[in-house]
Parts: sequence; structure tokens; C-alpha cells
Amino acid sequence: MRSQETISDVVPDTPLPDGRHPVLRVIPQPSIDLAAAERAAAAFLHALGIDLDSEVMAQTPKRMARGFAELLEPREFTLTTFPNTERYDEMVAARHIPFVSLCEHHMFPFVGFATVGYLPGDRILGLSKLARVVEHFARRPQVQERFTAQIARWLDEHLGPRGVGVIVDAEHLCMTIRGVRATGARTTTSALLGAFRDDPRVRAEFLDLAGD
Ligand SMILES: Nc1nc2c(ncn2[C@@H]2O[C@H](COP(=O)(O)OP(=O)(O)OP(=O)(O)O)[C@@H](O)[C@H]2O)c(=O)[nH]1
Ligand SMILES: [Zn+2]
Repeated sequence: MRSQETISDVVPDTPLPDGRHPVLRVIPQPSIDLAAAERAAAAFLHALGIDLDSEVMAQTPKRMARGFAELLEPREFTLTTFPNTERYDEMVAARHIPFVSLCEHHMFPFVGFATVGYLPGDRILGLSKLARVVEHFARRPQVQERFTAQIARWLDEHLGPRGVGVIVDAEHLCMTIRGVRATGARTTTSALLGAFRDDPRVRAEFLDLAGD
């Protein structure tokens, strides 16, 4: 059974007055058994009537196992925050952050872009970390709604901003290439916390920015 829990570890440092940490190491604990996945992929393909006897296809179960493992294996990263010495109090947003996740209903990819913004409080964040957090929550079986909310909640908890917003726009292959075959259909979800939810000006600025 694969653990979906995030293991957060604190690099030795001095905690901030609010108890948060300036350097937080995030160590995921996936439990992937590649050999078992490869055997299962071979059985799955056989069951679908696919002949694995050719030189190319003999390696296909191994490639399938590795490919899914890659999509399900979050990378370790460090959430680094810095003091907001300039008292920068306008929105910081990273747009068009690409991601690939797997829908938990079909294990088909859903692929798209996230826009993640926050209003700094006492700390600002290394910019790459917005994309790191998106990747972290993408690499597990997901539904888009939970994915969107998890990114927002996690940043709110660990950064302590005045507000955070996440908008995700994605294509679900389970909906576009099979089933209803709604070619080109995209799904948009949002999670708005703090000032992004409560302050109409901030909300409008963020939604406007994400719509570009
Ligand atoms: N809310 C939500 N639904 C999703 C997401 N990804 C896939 N789904 C939906 O999950 C549903 C699963 O429905 P089921 O009726 O159990 O599966 P199905 O028979 O394959 O459904 P069809 O796709 O309509 O053929 C489908 O409607 C998918 O479109 C997601 O991220 N969020
Ligand atoms: Zn699906």
C-alpha cells in the first residue's frame, strides 16, 4: 500500500516567532515496488490480449511500471522562506505552472496549468517553491478539486501569507479521449483563502491575472 503522506522534516534552524520554520524539508515516502508493478503490467497486457513476444514489446511492462512510478513519485524539496524586509505587500503569483497528474477514477493523466498566488505577510517564498508544491500534490492519484485545495491549504499553513489563491485549468484524458470523448474540454477549479476569498479587489486581481 502506497503512503500518500508527506513527511516534513525541519533542517536545524531557529523557529520563527509564529512557530513556522524558514527551511522545511519535504520528504515524500512513496512505496513503489517496481518489480511487482512490472509483473502486474505484463499480466494486465496479457489480459487485454496483447502479445508481448516481440523484441520491442518484451520491455513494455518494464517501461509501463517505470512510467507510472515517475508520475507517482514526488521529488524531495525544501520550502525556503525569507524575511519580507521590503514589506512587499502586493500579490506574488506564478502563472502557467505545468503539471501532470493521474485521475484517481481511471488512472488516466490529467494535464494542465496552475496559477498560484499569495499576499506576503512576514515572509516571502523562493519563487520556484510555488511550482514545487504544485508538483508535489500532482504526483499521486488525484481529483482536480482536492489537488487545487491541497496546494492552497499547504501554502497557507507553511508560509502564513495574508491570503493564497490557486487556479487549475486541465484536460482530463479520461473525459477527452475515451468515455464521453469531449475533445478539447477543459476543467477549471479554484481555491481562495484569506484575502483572496474576503477582499473583492484581491479576488478580482487574481482571477483576472489567471485568466490571461
Ligand atoms: N469531480 C471530478 N471528477 C473527475 C475527475 N477526474 C475524473 N472525474 C470523473 O469521475 C467520474 C467517474 O465516473 P464513473 O461513472 O464511475 O466512471 P465511468 O463509467 O468511466 O464514467 P465516464 O467517464 O462518464 O464514462 C467521471 O465522470 C469522470 O469524468 C476530477 O478530477 N474531479
Ligand atoms: Zn478519470
